[in-house]
Amino acid sequence: MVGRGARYQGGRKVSLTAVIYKPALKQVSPISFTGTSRLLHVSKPKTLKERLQELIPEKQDEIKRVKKEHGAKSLGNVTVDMAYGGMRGIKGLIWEGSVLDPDEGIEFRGYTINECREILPKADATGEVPSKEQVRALSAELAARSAIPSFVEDLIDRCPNTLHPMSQFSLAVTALQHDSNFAKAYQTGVNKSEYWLYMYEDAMDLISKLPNVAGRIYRNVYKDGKVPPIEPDKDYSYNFAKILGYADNKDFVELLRLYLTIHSDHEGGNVSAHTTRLVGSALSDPFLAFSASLNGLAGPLHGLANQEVVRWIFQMKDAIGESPSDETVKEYVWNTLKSGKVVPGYGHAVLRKTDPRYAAQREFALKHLPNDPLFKLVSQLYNIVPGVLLEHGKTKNPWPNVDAHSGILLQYFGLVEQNYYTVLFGVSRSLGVLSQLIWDRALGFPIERPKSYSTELIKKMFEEH
Ligand SMILES: CC(=O)SCCNC(=O)CCNC(=O)[C@H](O)C(C)(C)COP(=O)(O)OP(=O)(O)OC[C@H]1O[C@@H](n2cnc3c(N)ncnc32)[C@H](O)[C@@H]1OP(=O)(O)O
Ligand SMILES: O=C([O-])CC(=O)C(=O)O
Repeated sequence: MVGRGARYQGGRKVSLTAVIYKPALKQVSPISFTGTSRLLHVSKPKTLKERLQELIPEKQDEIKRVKKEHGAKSLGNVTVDMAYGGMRGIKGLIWEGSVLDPDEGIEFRGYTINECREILPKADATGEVPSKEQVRALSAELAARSAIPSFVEDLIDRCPNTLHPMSQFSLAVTALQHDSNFAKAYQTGVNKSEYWLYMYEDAMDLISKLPNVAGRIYRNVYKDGKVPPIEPDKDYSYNFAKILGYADNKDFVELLRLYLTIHSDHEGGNVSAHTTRLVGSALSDPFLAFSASLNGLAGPLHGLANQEVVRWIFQMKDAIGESPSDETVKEYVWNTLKSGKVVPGYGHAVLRKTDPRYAAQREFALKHLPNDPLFKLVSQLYNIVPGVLLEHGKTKNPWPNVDAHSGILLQYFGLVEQNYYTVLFGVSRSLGVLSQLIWDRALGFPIERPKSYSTELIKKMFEEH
């Protein structure tokens, strides 16, 4: 299991994450780290790109050493069940930005959600804690890159309102590929050691443009089609809230900040992250890789579950009322299971406890909307669903995941269009998966190509001798 304890091996720190010694972080800012030493100098803060430029050779060396010393060691067996079972449990990916512990949940660069809240002005892509000044500079850069080409605006405007917002989103991200620096550089024969520089530019462009893309879809489908301008001196979340039409509500902006943070990354094996990695490994540019990722996020067992949760709760409310007894709710949950459907928002491929992202949202709800009827229903479900799923006996994790909570918070603030919710998830997910995609090219990760077998071959291997 890769967990918090795994950061240390034989008393030695083994990762960049571990190199960041937590108590020091609270004492000095801005901080510069170099290699395995910490806190080397306090100086004019470096830009994200400059810092990456310094870190990449160190990481390349670190990986070279790790491969040399441990390359032949096994990370575990692969069984026939695993091959048939969606590769669950196979440890076959490296993902630097976050690691998911089945019990503790997600850690971003070694920090739990609560720890991140304590120490971060905002997380960035390097594994280091940026200073407020660095965050301000990054916000300004994102705002400066945020305009989208007019043909992409037209493309979005021409979509029928009946086309699901996620399909519009993926379409628009694919179209942004028109201006890919990486694709152009590849055509001109750039050296592979420089790939990451172009990936960086594309990733920054794409992340910057997403509020305008996603916001335009929202304004077209649900509002008057007018898209308010981005404010260059404001941060990403504020600007996104503004485009959506909710910037006047500071609690909503706070919610969006929380939302965009907790949905950003969930290690490498989930569908949206792995798709970005897989497609990018063919040297497809970030726009192509991320639009593919969005298509995976749009599936109801993955990101679309946030939409499904709200739909399911409304159906339940219609069927059994707004203040049902525990017994009636229990019966409703059983009926869902008996009709061969999943209870959306519950279960997880890796987690085995309540998702800390659920807990963070619950905390927000307790502070801002403790008496909201939908929040009360969600809390009631939290008390009932795990017991039913346990009794049902199939689900390996009966506890709620991130999607069980996000929708009803948005409902409370008036963002009631549930078909849009996965778009918010997608904007956030870009931060994690595109950061990793830059690292993928910087570290020279190869094209992904696992081996497959047929059932015939499995039988031959295990039955015929
Ligand atoms: C951001 C995210 O992507 S978080 C996940 C969002 N998705 C959902 O909330 C949808 C509901 N949950 C699920 O469908 C699943 O729990 C998943 C897709 C998240 C994980 O799937 P798995 O790793 O295959 O889960 P698990 O190993 O526990 O599945 C075993 C069985 O329990 C079932 N099961 C799992 N979760 C649930 C659930 N919430 N309701 C009913 N049945 C469930 C599976 O469908 C499977 O049934 P099967 O043997 O008939 O195929
Ligand atoms: O980790 C997973 O498989 C799904 C998930 O919660 C996420 O991607 O956020």
